[in-house]
Amino acid sequence: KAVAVMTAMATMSIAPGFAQSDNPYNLIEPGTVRVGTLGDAKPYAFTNAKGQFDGFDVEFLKNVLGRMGFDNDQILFTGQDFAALLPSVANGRFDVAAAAIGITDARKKVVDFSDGYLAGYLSILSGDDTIDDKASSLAGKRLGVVQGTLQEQYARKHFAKAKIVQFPDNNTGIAALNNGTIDAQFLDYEAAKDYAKRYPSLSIKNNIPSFDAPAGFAVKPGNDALKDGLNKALHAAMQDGTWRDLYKKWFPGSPMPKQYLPKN
Ligand SMILES: NC(=O)CC[C@H](NC[C@@]1(O)OC[C@@H](O)[C@@H](O)[C@@H]1O)C(=O)O
Repeated sequence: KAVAVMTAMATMSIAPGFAQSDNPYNLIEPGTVRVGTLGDAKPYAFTNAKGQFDGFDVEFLKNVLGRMGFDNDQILFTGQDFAALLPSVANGRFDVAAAAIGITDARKKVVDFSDGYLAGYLSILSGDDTIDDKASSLAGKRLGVVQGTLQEQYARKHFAKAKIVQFPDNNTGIAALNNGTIDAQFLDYEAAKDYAKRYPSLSIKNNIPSFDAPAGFAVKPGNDALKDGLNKALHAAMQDGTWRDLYKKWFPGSPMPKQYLPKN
């Protein structure tokens, strides 16, 4: 009996990076990929009319995981507040997080990231005509940010004269904007564009490039098997034009970053 316990202990103590045969990507539950994402960041990641998660990041990840041998019914999406996503990956609640999460050194202290797969802009959305693309126009204004985002970090550094208001998610920020509780919301460009379409009184006032922090898939620190598997598959999806086709589908008319197109 003692030997059996010892053997079990030995098996349990396998380092996270060491892939076991029945669970090559060290998933929390072999055969199921648990993914943390967002429900209100359309068109990156959102819940559609049928209550399913959809969007560029969701569809791209499903394509990437398909190349790694997972059917869609093996992939389980859960929505969480943005600030909870990386801790949830680090705590082993999700295998992956995918929601336009910019890769930064600070975040790399909490999770590992795949290579980048989307580079774009941070945008100020407002119905206030006195707000324009100058930081000075935000002085004294109430500027909404989603807690834990690059927008929050940027605003605290570059819009110090604004009154920064934290929200748990885009929905609550946009609701506050529409009922006049705040003067502007600071979010991702494609989401700002989508909200501006839905609420014609709002328009984009400023687009700040965030190319130095492209979005990546977040994985548990040390799970190199999963990170390497994601990287191999996402580069294949870029090389065969899948990434380009999904970008055109979800971001029609937006400038196409060159670095994710097929390399001849
Ligand atoms: N879903 C969210 O609310 C994420 C907000 C924010 N996204 C920034 C970003 O990753 O969005 C996709 C691309 O535009 C990246 O260049 C950008 O850094 C962040 O990572 O903090």
